[in-house]
Amino acid sequence: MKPPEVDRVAASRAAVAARRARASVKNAVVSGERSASSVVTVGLADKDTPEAGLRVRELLLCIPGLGPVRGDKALEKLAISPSKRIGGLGRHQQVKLLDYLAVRAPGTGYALPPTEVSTKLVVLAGPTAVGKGTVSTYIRENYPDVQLSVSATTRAPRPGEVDGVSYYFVTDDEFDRMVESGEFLEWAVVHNQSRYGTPRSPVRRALREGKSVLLEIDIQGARQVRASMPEAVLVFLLPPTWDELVRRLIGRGTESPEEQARRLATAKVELAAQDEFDFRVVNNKVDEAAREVVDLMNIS
Ligand SMILES: Nc1ncnc2c1ncn2[C@@H]1O[C@H](COP(=O)(O)OP(=O)(O)OP(=O)(O)O)[C@@H](O)[C@H]1O
Ligand SMILES: Nc1nc2c(ncn2[C@@H]2O[C@H](COP(=O)(O)O)[C@@H](O)[C@H]2O)c(=O)[nH]1
Repeated sequence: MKPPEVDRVAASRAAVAARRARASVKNAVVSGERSASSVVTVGLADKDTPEAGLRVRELLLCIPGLGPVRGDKALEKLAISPSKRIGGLGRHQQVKLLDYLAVRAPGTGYALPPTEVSTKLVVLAGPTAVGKGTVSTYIRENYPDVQLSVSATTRAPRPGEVDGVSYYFVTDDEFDRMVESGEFLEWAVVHNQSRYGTPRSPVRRALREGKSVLLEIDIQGARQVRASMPEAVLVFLLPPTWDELVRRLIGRGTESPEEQARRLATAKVELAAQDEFDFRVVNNKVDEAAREVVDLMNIS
């Protein structure tokens, strides 16, 4: 009999293959003048193009595999009226629609390669001190094909953290401005303390270029990404044991005892949410955990 670890990895791979197959069917490229590609390439924001007069519903129905029922559901989810025309979309509606098209409409200016949609965007979440940052850094250093998203945060830098690499360290006012102008793909108050957010445009740009993108964010953020980009793969990083998690948090030595207690309280809530995720990876050894995460992407 195979050891359970091997079975788990095999099951993960089978599930990814199934997701990929579903995505590639959904995104099969069609030809013809009403294909999604003929409609969207000009850019949704440009009100002077002929496409501006097209209804969003008509645009969605051009996407292969998206019939009227699913198209209307998508519109409901995007909070866009079926009668709305592309040229009449507000900024937030445009942004949401572009995110949607980025994963659903291959061959457009916003598209991903048709067969690699489902595993291009991977979200890595998990409780405090489980090693998300360590595993992500290992991936950045050893798998250059994976683009790591750099978050913005209102928390102060820790010793050794570099602005623009670890995070973009911003003031509360700057964070407010970014929220207001819709610059975040997702954002959240984490550990009831500071705000953290994923800048939207680098993620979208990388996906458009066909790159794999890794977001290392908290569970609230993971839920938001799932809601707006359902093709994203959500991975939950687990500690070998609770005691080891506590050891790692204390051993890191970057938080006060009060902050450690706050983070451990959040960790209990977060661990209870692990079933919402597509995959669970135990961080015993950093290189092995990193490999397991990268294996979920379509790269070597
Ligand atoms: N596989 C591992 N084995 C032993 N120690 C580890 C392992 N992975 C990470 N660590 C250590 O655990 C501590 C916490 O790791 P890290 O800062 O990466 O966690 P994190 O999940 O990003 O935490 P947070 O959510 O609080 O930012 C660090 O001191 C790190 O060196
Ligand atoms: N929702 C988001 N959560 C994020 C983002 N960037 C990081 N995080 C999470 O915050 C906590 C705390 O991080 P720390 O660096 O202060 O220890 C951790 O769980 C990160 O994953 C983000 O952009 N959005």
